[in-house]
Amino acid sequence: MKITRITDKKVSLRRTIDTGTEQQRKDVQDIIATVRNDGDKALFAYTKKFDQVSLSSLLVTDEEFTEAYRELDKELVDIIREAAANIRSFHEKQKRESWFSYDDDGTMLGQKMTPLDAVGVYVPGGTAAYPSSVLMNVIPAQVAGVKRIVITSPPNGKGTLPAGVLVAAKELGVAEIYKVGGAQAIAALAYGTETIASVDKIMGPGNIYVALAKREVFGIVDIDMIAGPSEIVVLSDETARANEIAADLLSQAEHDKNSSSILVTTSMDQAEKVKAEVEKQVALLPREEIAKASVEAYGHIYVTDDLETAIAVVNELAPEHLEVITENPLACLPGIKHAGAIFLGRYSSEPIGDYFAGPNHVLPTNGTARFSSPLNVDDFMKKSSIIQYSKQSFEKNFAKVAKLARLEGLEAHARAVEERLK
Ligand SMILES: NC(=O)c1ccc[n+]([C@@H]2O[C@H](COP(=O)([O-])OP(=O)(O)OC[C@H]3O[C@@H](n4cnc5c(N)ncnc54)[C@H](O)[C@@H]3O)[C@@H](O)[C@H]2O)c1
Ligand SMILES: N[C@H](CO)Cc1c[nH]c[nH+]1
Ligand SMILES: [Zn+2]
Repeated sequence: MKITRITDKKVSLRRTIDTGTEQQRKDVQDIIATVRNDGDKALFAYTKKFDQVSLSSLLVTDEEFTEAYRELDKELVDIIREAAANIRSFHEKQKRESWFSYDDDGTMLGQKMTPLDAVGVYVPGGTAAYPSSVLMNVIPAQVAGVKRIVITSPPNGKGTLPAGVLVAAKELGVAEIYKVGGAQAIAALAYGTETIASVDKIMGPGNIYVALAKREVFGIVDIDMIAGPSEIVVLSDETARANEIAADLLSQAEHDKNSSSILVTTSMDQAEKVKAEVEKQVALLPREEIAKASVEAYGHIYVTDDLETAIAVVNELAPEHLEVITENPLACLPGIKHAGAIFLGRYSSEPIGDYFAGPNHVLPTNGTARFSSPLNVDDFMKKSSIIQYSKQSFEKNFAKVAKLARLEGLEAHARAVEERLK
């Protein structure tokens, strides 16, 4: 890990987003077109080609759920339940209600909140099939009031899905789970097939084929953010412990070789200790190769003269996750403007948020915390504006409307309001 002493805040963690090759874009367009034409037949064929399994049905069966519960430790099921309760309780506080306002002249204005009818959650295959991401995507949708929630995920070699994913989904009451992945799953969710009815919004991360397919179908359906590799920034002063900082940095480095782990500290002595700790701890991880590559490519330690400069550096980085491990973390909070999730103090290690505390772990990456927010209940709702004018409010205002319409050269608009006078 490189250590740099800095006096200004000119740093960035922006990484180039993989936008795929020409060939990959073409492949994805072909897959989408084939699914639109051939429906389920195409889904079975692509599953055989890309996931090397021949399925007899796309929908997860009751036997598969039963087997998943048999496979998973009972204690883990209880922990999933407790995490789900925490996540639900946090998101319930986010829910916005419709509102209406009334004026003395009889005008009624308002905003009606309506949940989306149907959403699809993509759960990636392989080691990235995180049960925690099932909770984080499904629970806000349920709190919003979405009636139909569908999960799709590529089947493993045994032709089923990981037990943790199935148990997490079942615990939330989601039973419509299809064993299909990649661009073909996204096409099915957007356009529908004989078995899979289309949805209105598609959530969840995936590989380049999934990301490109989501971009392709955007407009036919809505999509969530395109999440980049995980990021963590630790802001510390000399009071923090090097071994704990190193462990937290590595927690995100193990996600992906493109993840980034950055320390911004006021102490050079601590910076050197953290660097040594990272080197020591990384060698003990089962995912050593990934974590090492990530730390080498995107790990960095910045040392500043004071906390004020350190906070300015953090705002410039606008990280997905920020840990504040200083003598008084709460005192730093007013100065922090840009971060997806802010973890305060030594006991708020980042994985607490990934799994359990309640806030969502789907967060803005790549500096987008400057303008976007964690996944939340609003992402599953939409607003309609309500306008009701009375005769009195109409008579007071119609001439102003007609004048504005004629300023824009829109005569029919002006006449529409004037027609009511006849
Ligand atoms: N940002 C996040 O929060 C986050 C979280 C978890 C996972 N991820 C990402 O999810 C991804 C998981 O990748 P994965 O591949 O294991 O699972 P995946 O589910 O994203 O993709 C698997 C599918 O890719 C398709 N595919 C594979 N090769 C193909 C080809 N040559 N042509 C067309 N389609 C092809 C197949 O249909 C297969 O079913 C990783 O890139 C990981 O970084 C991101
Ligand atoms: N830290 C990831 C988001 O950046 C989420 C996650 C899932 N499982 C473990 N972590
Ligand atoms: Zn994580």
